[in-house]
Amino acid sequence: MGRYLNQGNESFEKSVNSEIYIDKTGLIKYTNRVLNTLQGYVCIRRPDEKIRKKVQENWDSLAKPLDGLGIFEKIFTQIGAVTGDERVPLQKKAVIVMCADNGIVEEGISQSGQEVTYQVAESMGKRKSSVCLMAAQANAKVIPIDVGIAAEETPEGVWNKKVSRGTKNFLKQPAMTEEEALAAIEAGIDSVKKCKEDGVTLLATGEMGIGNTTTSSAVAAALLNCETAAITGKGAGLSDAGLLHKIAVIDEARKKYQFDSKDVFRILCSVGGLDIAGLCGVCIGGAVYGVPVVLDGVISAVAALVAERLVPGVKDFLIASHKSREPAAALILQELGVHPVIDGSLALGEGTGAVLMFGLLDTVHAVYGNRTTFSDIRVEAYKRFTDV
Ligand SMILES: O=C(O)c1ccc[n+]([C@@H]2O[C@H](COP(=O)([O-])O)[C@@H](O)[C@H]2O)c1
Ligand SMILES: Cc1cc2nc[nH]c2cc1C
Repeated sequence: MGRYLNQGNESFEKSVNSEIYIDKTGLIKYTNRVLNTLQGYVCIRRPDEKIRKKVQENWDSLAKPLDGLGIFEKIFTQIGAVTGDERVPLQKKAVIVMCADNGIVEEGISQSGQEVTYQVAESMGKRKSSVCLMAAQANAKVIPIDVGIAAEETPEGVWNKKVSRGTKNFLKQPAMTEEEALAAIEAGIDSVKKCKEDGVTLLATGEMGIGNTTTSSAVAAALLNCETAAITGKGAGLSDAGLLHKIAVIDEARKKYQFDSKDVFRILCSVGGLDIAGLCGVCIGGAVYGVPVVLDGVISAVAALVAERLVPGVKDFLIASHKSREPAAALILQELGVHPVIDGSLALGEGTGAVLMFGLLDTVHAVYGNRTTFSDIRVEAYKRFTDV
């Protein structure tokens, strides 16, 4: 990123996509062409390093080997730092599921037709889809949002934030206009605001949209500037021949648009989807409102990368749940520097992997919150050696 300059009382940093202001209270304010249109600027409070350290000290006082709970200990320090709460608040959880259709489906890149998006969203509205059944076990709320289902109606039980009835076929024209993408990002930020007001302390991302593994691969390939074939998978179940066709469609689009990997917003508008844009907004919203966001699969990972490229620093608020079977996911998570905990070859979407992670985090919290310390069992505490 760029350099810091002093502008009156504020330090000032410029990067490719953003202008970043850090005010005296430690708030980071972002403004750029995209976010200006949204709300002038986006403020992000930096993670509290004192609380990060305190949470680690709390772990180290518990009767167990140092770092015994591995990556979970790190995730707890992260949640403490970004919420500013050393108790690591996990008590109220919700998964925001962005539902939208993709015009590119008419090129035959998925096994299903786009009517399936509505049908699964309808089942979600009745709290019967896979993520709803898992969320009921994990004591989490499901918030399905219609950000662009290709139907006049929004299914009952689904929040209506429809920007359009699906995107355009990106081989013929850009999937979305700038205004549409911005409206979807705003819907995502707004949904986090509502969750925050409702007392939600931990969020997850989910989505439903036939064809969205094609849009995800197209955005990922352009942002990471890598071979389409290396990061494209079979989505919800393509044949080998179907996969080759999907790769060819994405390659044709890349040839048509000639992307510069730095032109993040153009990439999103041209070959992305309303669900990806909405989830990008959820990631940005998590950072703005100080609510950590657990990412689900490949579509969520792409949205997170778009968010981080538009608003550097968002990644501090993100937690990876699993390494999707779609090959793009692992590469994106690596690029973001977030480590997936579950390697279970999941490829369901809807937020299911993230909700699995909710359960794991709650189980680990039983150890953190109940605090059986070294002194409780009359054992001398382990020391941390820097040379180990
Ligand atoms: O989360 C993932 O990594 C994931 C991987 C493969 C498929 N999906 C789900 O399957 C649907 C997209 O698959 P497709 O083949 O139509 O692109 C969409 O509704 C996603 O929720 C999700
Ligand atoms: C039934 C069905 C459910 C899904 N959930 C997420 N993607 C999906 C795709 C299909 C086809």
